[in-house]
Amino acid sequence: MPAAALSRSSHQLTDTSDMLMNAQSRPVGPDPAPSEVLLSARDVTLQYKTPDHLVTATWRVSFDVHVGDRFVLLGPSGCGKSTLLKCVGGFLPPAEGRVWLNNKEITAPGPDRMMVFQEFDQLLPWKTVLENVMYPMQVSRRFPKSEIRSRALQCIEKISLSKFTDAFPHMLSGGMKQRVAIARALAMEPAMLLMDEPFASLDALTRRAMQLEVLRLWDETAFTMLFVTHSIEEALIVGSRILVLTPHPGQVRAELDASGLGPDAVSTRKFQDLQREIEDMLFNRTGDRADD
Ligand SMILES: Nc1ncnc2c1ncn2[C@@H]1O[C@H](COP(=O)(O)OP(=O)(O)OP(=O)(O)O)[C@@H](O)[C@H]1O
Repeated sequence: MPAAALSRSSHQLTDTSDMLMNAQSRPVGPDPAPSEVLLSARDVTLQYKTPDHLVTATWRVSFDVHVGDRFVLLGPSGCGKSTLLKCVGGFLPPAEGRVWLNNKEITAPGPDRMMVFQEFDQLLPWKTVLENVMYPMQVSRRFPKSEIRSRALQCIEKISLSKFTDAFPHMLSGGMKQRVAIARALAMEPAMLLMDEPFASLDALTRRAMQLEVLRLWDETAFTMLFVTHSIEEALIVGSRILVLTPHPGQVRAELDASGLGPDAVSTRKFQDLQREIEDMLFNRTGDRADD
């Protein structure tokens, strides 16, 4: 059946249930042993200059991301998570401090850092799924021309959308669009995948399916990911390391090891203890708890 003939609602049903089945049949493997530093941020203060104000988004933030990390930036709304991602993406220079990728200071955007956004409209609407995935490879000339199509098709297969290769973005559900955006980014084989609340606009079931999908893809391809969220549960499911930021302007509150958790650990003691520890940090709760 041509992709165009499928209704939007049937896409969505296939989308989520297929993803859940896929993800369940491929459990997340163990996190790799600590390896070399890929990204270093040191004392990074980020500011926006508006005609009336100087907005300080982050204040002297430092962290290291290692190769293969699923590194999460977690914090309340307005603490500067997206701004930090923009800085790593090379779109906003630090007012103070420096950021290095592979020992080279970041001064501009580059194909070694691909970004996936929250919005569903990040795909080019006049291009098909295949054309969207091919596009950055064509523009960047990162790969030989002869390889681009087969690389794109491989990535589309990885996200289980081979049936939708010739579909246009308006024919896809929100979850499917996000999967195409992820495939498009991964096709570039970036040193780091930057994800800015990529699942925040999805319904709860699709959001969980997408979290599992990302873990499955990571398990298969072992990319390095910098992932922004303000959901504590999402951070613990998706992340191997979590940087907790304070409210505006964001400063480092703590860095936590969340390796080996994943979706199956949601009801475990370790998961719930970490969840509570982060809630206490974010809501500034101190002292004895009635249930302790
Ligand atoms: N283009 C801009 N011009 C001026 N101020 C900005 C701009 N973008 C963001 N800010 C401000 O910088 C601060 C950090 O914003 P940022 O979007 O990075 O936070 P965030 O943690 O990602 O929030 P959220 O979770 O709500 O997306 C906020 O105070 C915000 O109002």
